[in-house]
Amino acid sequence: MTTETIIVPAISIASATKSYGTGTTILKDISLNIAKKEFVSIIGPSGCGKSTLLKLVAGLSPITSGTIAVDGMTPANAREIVSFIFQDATLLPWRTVRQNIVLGLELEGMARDRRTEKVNEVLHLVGLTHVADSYPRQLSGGMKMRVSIARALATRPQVLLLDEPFAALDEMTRDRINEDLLRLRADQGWTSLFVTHSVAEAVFLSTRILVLAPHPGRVAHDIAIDLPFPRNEETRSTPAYEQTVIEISRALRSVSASSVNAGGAAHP
Ligand SMILES: Nc1ncnc2c1ncn2[C@@H]1O[C@H](COP(=O)(O)OP(=O)(O)OP(=O)(O)O)[C@@H](O)[C@H]1O
Repeated sequence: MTTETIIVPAISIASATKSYGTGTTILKDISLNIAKKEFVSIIGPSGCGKSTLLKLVAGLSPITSGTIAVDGMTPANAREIVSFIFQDATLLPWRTVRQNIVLGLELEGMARDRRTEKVNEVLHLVGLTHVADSYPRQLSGGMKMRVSIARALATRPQVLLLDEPFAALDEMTRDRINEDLLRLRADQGWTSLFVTHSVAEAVFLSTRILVLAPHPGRVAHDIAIDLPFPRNEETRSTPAYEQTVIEISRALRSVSASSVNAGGAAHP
């Protein structure tokens, strides 16, 4: 008798196609497996379907054909193990930082003592203990985004979906939050699917980058990022990092150029 280990990918996408209503095909025949703990960034020209792919995985929009499995479940059944972080921190202005973070745990029905413990833990993780009782209007953009991250992590997700979460932040804040995100990932080990327009950010964070080509959206390049972990501020000035940014930029330019030739909109 042989012993066989079956490894279920964190996210498995097979021949996924998506159209909104009776409109044109946005994503066509996307197939890929994402292993547990991978950090996968999705880049591509504006409108190529990056956010749409994330919404399909989150179960926020139905797939037109093909299948998507999240830890072996349909996206709708996997909601409990998935957290989503959007560009807009989407905090409730009338609730304090602590009350915003606790929201998901309240909905889960977690006991009050346990909730307090969890919230204190994530506040500490993102360095916001000192503003726990402040309101969102009293925080900087970077702090609001940290609250949003804390809220997403409080439920201990296995899969983290991030849709251009740091696009509105200044470069230094963005770099710092990226470093924090990698530290949190090393500690908690979730699987991430991350949409960004920044090649530098994608290279810094990812174990793998998918470059989508547009009209219809499809995976044109699937590139492993072999830079060693831990990555930190110094990583950004290493020749290996700089070279990888050049390679990924070239891959992105190749799909943007073909979209212009095909009459599509290229991202600047
Ligand atoms: N709810 C919707 N109904 C109809 N069409 C939609 C809907 N959401 C997105 N689309 C269309 O699907 C296409 C892909 O949009 P999507 O937001 O996924 O692209 P994207 O690559 O994330 O773009 P960007 O980089 O500009 O954020 C676009 O043409 C968009 O207009």
